[in-house]
Amino acid sequence: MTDQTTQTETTLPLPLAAAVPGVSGATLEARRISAWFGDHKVLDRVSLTMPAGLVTALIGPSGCGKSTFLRILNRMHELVASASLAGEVLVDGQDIYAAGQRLTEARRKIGMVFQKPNPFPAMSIYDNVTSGLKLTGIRMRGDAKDDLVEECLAKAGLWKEVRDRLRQPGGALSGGQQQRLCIARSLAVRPQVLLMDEPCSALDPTSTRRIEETIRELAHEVTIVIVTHNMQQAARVSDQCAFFLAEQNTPGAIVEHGPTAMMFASPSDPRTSDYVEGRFG
Ligand SMILES: Nc1ncnc2c1ncn2[C@@H]1O[C@H](COP(=O)(O)OP(=O)(O)OP(=O)(O)O)[C@@H](O)[C@H]1O
Repeated sequence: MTDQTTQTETTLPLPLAAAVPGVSGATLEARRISAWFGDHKVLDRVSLTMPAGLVTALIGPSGCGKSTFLRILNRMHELVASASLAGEVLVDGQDIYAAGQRLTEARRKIGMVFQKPNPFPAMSIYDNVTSGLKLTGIRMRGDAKDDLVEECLAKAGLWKEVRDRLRQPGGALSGGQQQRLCIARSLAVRPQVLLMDEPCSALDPTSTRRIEETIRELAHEVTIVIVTHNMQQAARVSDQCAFFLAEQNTPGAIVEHGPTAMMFASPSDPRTSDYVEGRFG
C-alpha cells in the first residue's frame, strides 16, 4: 500500500541525531545483497551502510525491492518458501547469516514495525509490551517488568495516554496508539536496530506526526531504517536516504544514496531528482 502525500505538507523542525556523541545502536552493513523469489531476481548486489544512531530512509517506486531488502536485514525474507538470497548483513561487523548465528538472536537485535499495526488485540497493553521477552528468553521480576513497560511506553510516546489502563486490551486503542504500542513492544527486548516498513501509511496525519517525532527521539539509541513512499516524511525523519529502482524488469538496485539534504537538494542522478520531485513513481 502506498501513502499519498501532497507538496503542501510542512516540514517539522525535528532535531538531527547525526554525529551526536554517545549515540548507541549498531551499525548495520548490507554487502552485495541479491534476492530471489523462485527464479525471479528482485535485488541485485545491493550494498548499503546504515550507521549507528542515524535514521536511514529507503525510497523508490513500488516493486523495486525496498521491503524485500528490509526483510533481509532481520532474516524475515527466509520465511517465504520460495525465497533465497546472497550476500552478507553485518551488525557491528558480525554477519547475521554466518554459520552458527541464531535466528532468534538476529530478530532480537533487529526489531521490525510493520505497515499495519499488529498488537495482540485481546492481550492487555501491559502484556503486549512484554510479549517479546519470553520469546527471546529474557526473564524479569515484577517490579523490573513494570519499570520496563513504563520506559518503553514512554519512549514510544504512549505512556501518558495509557498509564491508567494498562490492563485493557491492545485492540481497544486507536490505530496510531496501536502503532506506538507496537514500537514499545519492539523496544522491550532492547534492539540495536529498528526496521520500519511504511509505519505511518495506515495512520491519520496527527498520528503520523507523533510517530515521526518518536522516530527522531529514538534515533540516538537505536539505529532506524524506514521504508516510506512519503517524500516529505523521508525529508523530515531521515539523516540519509537510499533510492532504489528496478528499471524495465531488471532487479532492484540502489541508484544513489547519501545525506537526505543532498538527496533532495542536489542528487547526482537525474532519476533521483525525477523521483523525489514526484515526476514518476
Ligand atoms: N512473497 C513474494 N513472493 C513472490 N514475489 C514477491 C513476494 N514479495 C515480493 N515479491 C516481488 O518482489 C519484488 C519486490 O517487491 P517488494 O515488496 O520488495 O518491493 P517494494 O519496493 O517494497 O514495493 P512496495 O513499495 O509496493 O511495497 C516485486 O516484483 C514483488 O512482486
